[in-house]
Amino acid sequence: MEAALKRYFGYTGFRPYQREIVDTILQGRDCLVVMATGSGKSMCYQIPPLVAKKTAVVVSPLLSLMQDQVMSLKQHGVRSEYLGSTQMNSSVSGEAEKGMYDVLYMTPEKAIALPSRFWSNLQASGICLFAIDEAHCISEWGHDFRPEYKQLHLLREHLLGVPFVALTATATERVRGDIANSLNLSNPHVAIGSFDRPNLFYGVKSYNRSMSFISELVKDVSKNCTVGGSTIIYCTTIRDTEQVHEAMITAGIKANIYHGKMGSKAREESHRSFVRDEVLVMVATIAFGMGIDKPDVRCVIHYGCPKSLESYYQESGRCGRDGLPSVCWLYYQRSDFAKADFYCSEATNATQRNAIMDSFMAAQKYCLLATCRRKSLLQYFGEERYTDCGNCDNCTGTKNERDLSKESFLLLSCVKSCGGRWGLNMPVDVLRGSRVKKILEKNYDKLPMHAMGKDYPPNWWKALGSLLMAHGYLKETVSDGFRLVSVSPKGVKFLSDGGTPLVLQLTEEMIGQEEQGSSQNKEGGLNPLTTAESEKISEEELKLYQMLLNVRMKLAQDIGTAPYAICGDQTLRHFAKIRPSTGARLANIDGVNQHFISRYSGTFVQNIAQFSKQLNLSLDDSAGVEDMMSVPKPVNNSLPRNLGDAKFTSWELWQKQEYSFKKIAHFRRAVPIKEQTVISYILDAARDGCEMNWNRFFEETGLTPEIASQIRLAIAKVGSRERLKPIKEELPENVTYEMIKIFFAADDLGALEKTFGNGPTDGSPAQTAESAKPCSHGSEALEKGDQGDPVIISGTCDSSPSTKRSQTDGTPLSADEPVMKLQKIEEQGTEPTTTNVATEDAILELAASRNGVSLEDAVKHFSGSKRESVVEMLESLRCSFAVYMKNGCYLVL
Ligand SMILES: Nc1ncnc2c1ncn2[C@@H]1O[C@H](COP(=O)(O)OP(=O)(O)OP(=O)(O)O)[C@@H](O)[C@H]1O
Repeated sequence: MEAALKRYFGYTGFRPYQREIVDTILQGRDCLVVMATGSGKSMCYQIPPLVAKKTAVVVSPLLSLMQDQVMSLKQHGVRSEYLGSTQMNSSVSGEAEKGMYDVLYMTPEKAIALPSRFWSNLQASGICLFAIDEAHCISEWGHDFRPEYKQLHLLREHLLGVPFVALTATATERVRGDIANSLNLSNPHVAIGSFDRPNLFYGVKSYNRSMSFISELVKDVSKNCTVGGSTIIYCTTIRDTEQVHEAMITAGIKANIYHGKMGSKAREESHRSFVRDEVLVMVATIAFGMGIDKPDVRCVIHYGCPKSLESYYQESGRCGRDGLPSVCWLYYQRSDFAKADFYCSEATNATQRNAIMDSFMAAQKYCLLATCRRKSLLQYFGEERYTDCGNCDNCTGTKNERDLSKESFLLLSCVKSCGGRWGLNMPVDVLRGSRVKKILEKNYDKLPMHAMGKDYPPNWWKALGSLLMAHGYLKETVSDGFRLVSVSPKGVKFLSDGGTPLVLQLTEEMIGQEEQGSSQNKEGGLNPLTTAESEKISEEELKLYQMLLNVRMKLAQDIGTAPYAICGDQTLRHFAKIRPSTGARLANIDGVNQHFISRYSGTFVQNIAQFSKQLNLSLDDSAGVEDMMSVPKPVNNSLPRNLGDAKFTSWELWQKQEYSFKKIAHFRRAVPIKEQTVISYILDAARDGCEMNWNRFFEETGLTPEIASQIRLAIAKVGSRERLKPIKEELPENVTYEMIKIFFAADDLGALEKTFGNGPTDGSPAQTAESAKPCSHGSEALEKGDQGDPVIISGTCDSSPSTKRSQTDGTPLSADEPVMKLQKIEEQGTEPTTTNVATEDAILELAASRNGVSLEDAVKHFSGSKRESVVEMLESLRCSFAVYMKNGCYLVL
């Protein structure tokens, strides 16, 4: 599987869930995959056909989406086509039947209309899966219901034994149920990933509708364009779309427009040229939504508050699908909030009306939020996050706290005096001293607080109202589609306490209002996190990157494809940073696949050499790789207490993303850190109060209740925890120093008792050495015991906790287990010495038998050959894509 991933897509590791899903599909089991946009769902159905050598049929709702995917797959050397009304090549269907394609896309209409003969022929040729992409279209509760999707289950009778795989980026439990029922999924493997998109920066600004604001927007967007990033600007009306588009064009920015009133040809052309980077800006209504498969959109701007948080998540999710740092800005103005009635007009009954209103109110709340935006977004989708993200405007902005007790007292008492029968407008008008008819009729002009709030503009008061709502002093309810604001019990208590200080963080809108103007002129513009900054790429390297973007663009134009289909932005950035001098070195960069090497490596190597010379940059610079592979750094991170970035990230990857220690050790690192270090980082996070799945932690570290019990007894025997060595000596061989250290940490945190209870860890008789399970990770993690005793060093590339075991018991390894070496054994000279002579075949054999081999091991093994010739052969094997390099080891493709 890994070999297919590298060969066709150039990647050296699966993302979370991908591997298990591919595995499950290959076993023939149905799957339901709910994973965030850009998390790599497509790979789940693209890899099985390449492994099983059978066709994958993929149902997709949009022709443009299918065309983009086919174009991209072809550039990776994957045989792919689509069937749908715009397919002009009449031979595709016949070829598909004969199993000539790895991945065959089709619309749901086409899938249903195809004759049973087509399916039986394809079955005979070999079909490994039937995937339903954007599966939420099946459900009437989903936001893109497509009736044809509901008939797809009919195909089950033609496709006996073929696993059905439903994939979607958004699905509530109800929608998930609909999908499983409608497709008759049988005992499906359900994979639900996190909704978090860590590479996205979220920001919100209020604005005043004016030409001066639009020209600010134009300026910001043009900055983004100069660094080669694509931008989508979503407008809520066609009129806004036209106005913003016109402003872009007038400013000389190449921008396209896309909305529902355009003809289908014009829309297709607009989409096509955006995908191919002929224009970098798309100004669109939400009609330009599902089906945008462009991975390198760097900025998504919402010009106006979206109609729901669900649609905001979907639309902003089009940003940064390639995992590079990207930004999502939402611009709103107060008058947007009055559009609720417009959205509600679609409703046919009161329940629907309230549901629409609820969704819209959630979007409004998101606009007005003064706390971590990611946290609130994830919470909305039912995912709890315990720490602030450090990568949204509220986390990175300077804190602007003030005692607002006086103003809050005024507003709360006004809301109370107005009887809680209004929205926020009425009490704010009263505070501002309005004498409109309704106020006079209700005698609100007689209230003591009437006209007492003239110091602040109305929107400031409304913003304060939202803030008080967010902090629970006011509550908002919907009744018959009307929003009513009233004082909550917490607010009542505040009023009765009278005069207690209330320090709150002012929202960006309040500050803007106080400054008597809109806040869009603030420093930072759209892009507080430019890719260059976050990746520590030098100015020269950035220039080189831009030159390489042009090379890619030219190649794409020559062959009529989209630049991203040739290779991703991330890969080009690696080229600019590492500047490989040979095809072999280029081949090793993440994202470079075999097809790329055979077609384009010469062009890139040549251009890199030439441009680097012009820019005075040296070639083959591996020193900077570490820098650029580090996790996108949020500015001004507000991490829990004293936890540093690396520790926090390790914890988050482990706890939230469920990465293994090994994967975290390699995560975005050219030189991996030790798994032992990862474990210690995670334990530090636990000490710092971060939530922990201790069951999983103990399972992965191999610390069973029995082993914990043995350690406890050993400590009791020794009588102190001061020194590790005497404790270790009391224990069976397979209980490692690392386990003892983990035991200490977990015990101090009370996790052992919580997880294992008072059972075996609590003084029950020690288990025999045989009954204690071997530690899974300790053998590699600890190179030296605490007391300086040499322990075990892994000599192979596969350091996966699950595949390792201590060798000290002398049990022979089975043939398919990775070979392990003991330092002690090496010292005693038991490692067989050979006088083998290297040949390419022999190297391949060695690498295959050991699940990968390092240069040093290869040189040692082929002691009959000179080091240079082993190096040369390895490089040549790499260049011809027979091997690839991962974590310092050569692996056979
Ligand atoms: N294992 C991987 N390693 C590195 N990059 C990957 C991996 N898997 C997928 N990607 C990249 O991530 C990006 C998004 O992947 P993909 O298009 O499959 O996402 P998706 O979940 O289907 O998104 P959407 O919901 O928008 O369709 C692509 O550029 C893809 O090449």
